[in-house]
Amino acid sequence: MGDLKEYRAEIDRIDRELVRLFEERMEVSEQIGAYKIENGVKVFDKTRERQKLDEVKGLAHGAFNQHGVEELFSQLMSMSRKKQYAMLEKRGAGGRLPFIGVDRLDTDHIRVVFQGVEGAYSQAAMTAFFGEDVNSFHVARFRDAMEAIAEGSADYAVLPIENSTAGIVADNFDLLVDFENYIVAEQIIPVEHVLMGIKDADLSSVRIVYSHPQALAQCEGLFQAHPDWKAEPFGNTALAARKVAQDGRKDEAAIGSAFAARRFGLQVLKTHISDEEANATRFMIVTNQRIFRKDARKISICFELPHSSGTLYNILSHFIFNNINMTHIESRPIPQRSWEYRFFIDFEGNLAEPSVKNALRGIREEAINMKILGNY
Ligand SMILES: C=C(O[C@@H]1C=C(C(=O)O)C=C[C@H]1O)C(=O)O
Repeated sequence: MGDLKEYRAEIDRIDRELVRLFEERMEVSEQIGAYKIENGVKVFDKTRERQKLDEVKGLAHGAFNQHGVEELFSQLMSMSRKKQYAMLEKRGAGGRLPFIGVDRLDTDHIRVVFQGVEGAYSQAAMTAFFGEDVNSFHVARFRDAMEAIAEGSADYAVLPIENSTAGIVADNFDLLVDFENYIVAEQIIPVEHVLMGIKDADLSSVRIVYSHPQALAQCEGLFQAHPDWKAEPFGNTALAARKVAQDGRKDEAAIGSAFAARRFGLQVLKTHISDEEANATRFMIVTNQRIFRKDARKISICFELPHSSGTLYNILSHFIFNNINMTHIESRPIPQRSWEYRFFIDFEGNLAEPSVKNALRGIREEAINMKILGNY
């Protein structure tokens, strides 16, 4: 056995050599970067990298070292690509992003579409964002709302994207891929159930309570406290509220939002009726223009990746390298392509920032079908 100090001195010597070689390699990579800018050659050369990895692996001895060398060189090459992307941005050769920065969203003379019925949480989100007097209409399906903006019958659509307890609204993620529509803002609405009835009703007159099955399930405690009440499942909370308003009976009540109660002229009989703490739903405001507010702080993108080792890791390295904070990641299967996934990522930043442009450039080149869904 030798001496630990001596071993470490040996390691230090080798590392100094490695750093020297790394820097030498990066210098050549910079020259290649300059050549690529001059000649309009793409930064990422997959074939060359694959050959390189096979070659260096072949130089190493034993499975462990071969694997190690492969990982090491993947990182080295990724670093040299990042250097080249940074050079591109710096020389203004990074290309323009097809998004235009605006000071504020145009909300004059607009028409807004929301999915669902009168009194729905989507409508509550819409009025919270655009104001009570907004000119609006509603459609039955999320897809109809996307189509309405795509074809221009509406300027903006309001669609739920995520609930704090139930998770994402997967259909709307997929629709962002199908349509050339972009997120320009978001609005968070607390989902707080109330019990509502007609003007003359009170807690002692109620016998039957209508609501969406999920809402009924969320208020079990209420029914335990009132064993003589019957819970009656209904299409959704807004329709239940409307039914109670239309029937005009004291023995009927509905569970839904305070917004729906207001909308249908009902009286709130009891608040805070959910068993759990109130949750919230995040809605996106979508339009057919590629615009972003200059003060926007969050970006959503999506891209596809083959289901093979290290692909996601490599893409995410662009965030780490550019010091970008990722706030959400979601994966969805790609229809008709078994075991391939589309990833949806939210991160902090603005499309005008160099670090963001740099990361997006890398991801665009290295992932499949990268799409910027919006900056808001
Ligand atoms: C340096 C180059 O750019 C990239 C980085 C590579 C590397 O570091 O070896 C190889 C291929 C390219 O993806 C090059 O094209 O040779």
